[in-house]
Amino acid sequence: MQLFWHRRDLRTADNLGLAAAADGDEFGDVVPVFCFDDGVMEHAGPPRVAFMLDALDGLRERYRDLGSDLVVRYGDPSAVLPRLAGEYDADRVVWNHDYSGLADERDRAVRAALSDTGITHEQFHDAVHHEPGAIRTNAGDPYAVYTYFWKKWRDREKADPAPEPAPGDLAAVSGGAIPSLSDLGFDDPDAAVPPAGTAAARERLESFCEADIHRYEEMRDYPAEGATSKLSPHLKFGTIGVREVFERTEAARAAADGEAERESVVEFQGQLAWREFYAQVLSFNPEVVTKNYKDYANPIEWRDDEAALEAWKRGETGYPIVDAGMRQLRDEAFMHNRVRMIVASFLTKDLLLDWRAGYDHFRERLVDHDTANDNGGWQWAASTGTDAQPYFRIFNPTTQGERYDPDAEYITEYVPELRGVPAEQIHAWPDLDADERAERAPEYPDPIVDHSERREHALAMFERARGEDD
Ligand SMILES: Cc1cc2nc3c(=O)[nH]c(=O)nc-3n(C[C@H](O)[C@H](O)[C@H](O)COP(=O)(O)OP(=O)(O)OC[C@H]3O[C@@H](n4cnc5c(N)ncnc54)[C@H](O)[C@@H]3O)c2cc1C
Repeated sequence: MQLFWHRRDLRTADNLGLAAAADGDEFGDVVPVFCFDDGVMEHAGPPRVAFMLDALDGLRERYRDLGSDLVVRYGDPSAVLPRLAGEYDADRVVWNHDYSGLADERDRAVRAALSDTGITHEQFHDAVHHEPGAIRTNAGDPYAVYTYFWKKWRDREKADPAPEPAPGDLAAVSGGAIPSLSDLGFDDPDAAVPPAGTAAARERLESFCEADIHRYEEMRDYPAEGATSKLSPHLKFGTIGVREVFERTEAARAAADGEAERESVVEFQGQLAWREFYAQVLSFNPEVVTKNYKDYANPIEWRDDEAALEAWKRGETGYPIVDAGMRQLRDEAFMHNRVRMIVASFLTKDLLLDWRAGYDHFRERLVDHDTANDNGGWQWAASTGTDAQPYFRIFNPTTQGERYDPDAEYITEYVPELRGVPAEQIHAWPDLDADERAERAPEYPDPIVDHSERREHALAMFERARGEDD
């Protein structure tokens, strides 16, 4: 017998580690396992846990269809897995790599515990096409600039999806119950969490490739268009495999009508490469979870302003596009990418607050929170990351709103107080005089800061950090 330990690969199809275990006849049938690890659950927020439990439910159903089951356990995997291996008389434990520092530490402990009891173990690179370190500069270093990484990523051959195990490769076990949110000590999320599981992921992928992938490049920055895939929570929890996603996008590329549509598919594939770029940044620099990637000569003098942070979290800054994004996060545990960039810039460059406060809030609220991508996104916006926005490029929330939500459709979807106010007035909200604001939308807040003034403060703050203030 052998154990297959699921982590962020909650599927049976296109799962490299699982397929390899199923193929390893000399070790016998595979027992599928999931372990609720306190060390990981401590960092989780309710929307993510709700999505994960739904995904586990789908995974267990699939195993039951295949004549097996998902064995569920609780506790430290370095104690649980050797014990389970003993219970099932398993000689080998197989799992797929994860790339954060925390995951690395945990895996090291599990490997040591298994080796101590004489149990073989094997790990596979499943969550990405090209594992961290596979794509390097000509000098042999990991990339810190996306564009060059992307060129090599794009030109590398991609593997085909791995086959689902046959029923005969899986052990006929009976698994435990999947706990509820409250069993795990979490409240129900405030937000509506999307359906998880491989069937839901495939439906998302299919409808995106049918309806939106060919207009993705043109429309991806417009939040009201809904032209992105919304695959992020599925990619985070691995309810669909990256090879299956890529293969479907290649079919969409082959079916494209003209060069612009083909390019649009490639633009989407470029986002999949961003995900792998950030996975390698985190893998080689695990300290970025709490530290700036980029060194400044002096510490950045972030402000301490609890009231501003709370107004940002509630979506009550008086900057309509920022507030719409923060309320989308509250209501849907998701936020459109362009708007994530805008709210992150606002927190760091207008409110002058530390990116780590924003990251913590996103980690708690996002259904797709992924350490590598979330950290990469925040450090990009804060001008502290790899390939980051230069410190002097500061988003103007008013012009961002005008450009990417010209009719204020996205804004009024999430900020009902502004419905009925003409789009130009919505975008000009921070510049209207107070009487006009009170007349047009008495319930909606006044701007909590003056963007032009804060822009100057931000520039001075970064110049001091760079040691250029005299
Ligand atoms: C401040 C900030 C925080 C972010 N936090 C997260 C996070 O916690 N989890 C997360 O998955 N993404 C995060 N992103 C990246 C991006 O916003 C989301 O991946 C995207 O909005 C998810 O929507 P989608 O699936 O419709 O994306 P699509 O546009 O359809 O992209 C397809 C997939 O590519 C990947 N991707 C897209 N953009 C990026 C990017 N910039 N960086 C890395 N991968 C990307 C995602 O896996 C995504 O599902 C963050 C970005 C910023 C600016």
